[in-house]
Amino acid sequence: MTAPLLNIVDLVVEYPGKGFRAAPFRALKGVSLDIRPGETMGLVGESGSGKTTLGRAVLGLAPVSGGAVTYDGKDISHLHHRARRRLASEIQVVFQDPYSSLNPSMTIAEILAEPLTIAGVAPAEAKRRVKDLLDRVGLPDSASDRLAREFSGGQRQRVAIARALALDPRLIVCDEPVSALDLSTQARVLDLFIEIQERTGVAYLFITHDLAVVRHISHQVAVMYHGEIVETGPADRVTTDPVHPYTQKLLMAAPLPDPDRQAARRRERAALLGR
Ligand SMILES: Nc1ncnc2c1ncn2[C@@H]1O[C@H](COP(=O)(O)OP(=O)(O)OP(=O)(O)O)[C@@H](O)[C@H]1O
Repeated sequence: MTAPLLNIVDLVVEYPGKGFRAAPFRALKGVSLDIRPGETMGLVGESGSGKTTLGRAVLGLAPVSGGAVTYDGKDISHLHHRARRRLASEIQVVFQDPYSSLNPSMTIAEILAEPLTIAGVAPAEAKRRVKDLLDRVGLPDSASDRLAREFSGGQRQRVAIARALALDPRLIVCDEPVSALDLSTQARVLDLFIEIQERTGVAYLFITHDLAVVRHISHQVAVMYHGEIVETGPADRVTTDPVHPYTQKLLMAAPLPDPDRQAARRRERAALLGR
């Protein structure tokens, strides 16, 4: 079996308690997870279960107080600023809100060139790569000179994906990247994620509260509940035949488009409630 690209073992994250002498709040309580190269790990769970905290820990943005995050065989849980910056070409992020994650008054070319310039890419080469990046996410060349604020949510998310791809990362943390988009735009952006993965072999840690999304995009799924992972496994199995009662509850609450399945679900739910 291929060695994991990302290996998380017994990870503990604690946020400082609020108020004088308040106990710290343990948001991750010993989380373990592997992501292999080219694989999508869907991370689901209700609001507040710790999904974003786990993504932030991978990016070095959460206060890790126990366990380890290992990337490509190296422990990255306590890197200094410079080493973390070097890692930016390997691990990237796409956030939920394409409105606040892009500077509205920068042109698309400036937004996409920024990570390349910081990485020391010469201006002419950066220009060529910006053109290529736009092409990879299905935006026209003419987008280059326009401002981010002139674009729709779906188009902005394409720009955010292009920016994440600029340095050819091997892992992208995607934190609810389609939640702010309408349904048809969601489907197109999800397909773009899949197509990019097929072409580049990038791996995703794909955070979402939406089981339909996770089913569409993931190879593996991990289910979080109160700072712990309660179930992991292949996406097909976890989303059709879950073992843990919490995953079963999540699935029952998720709307499925197929009317037969919805009717079956209503019967199951009624049986569970003893009606
Ligand atoms: N900076 C912080 N300081 C203190 N507590 C925090 C901080 N960030 C998150 N938390 C708490 O940690 C817990 C996990 O939050 P997190 O954002 O990781 O959950 P989530 O599953 O991503 O939720 P959502 O789906 O709503 O984004 C929550 O109880 C939250 O209030």
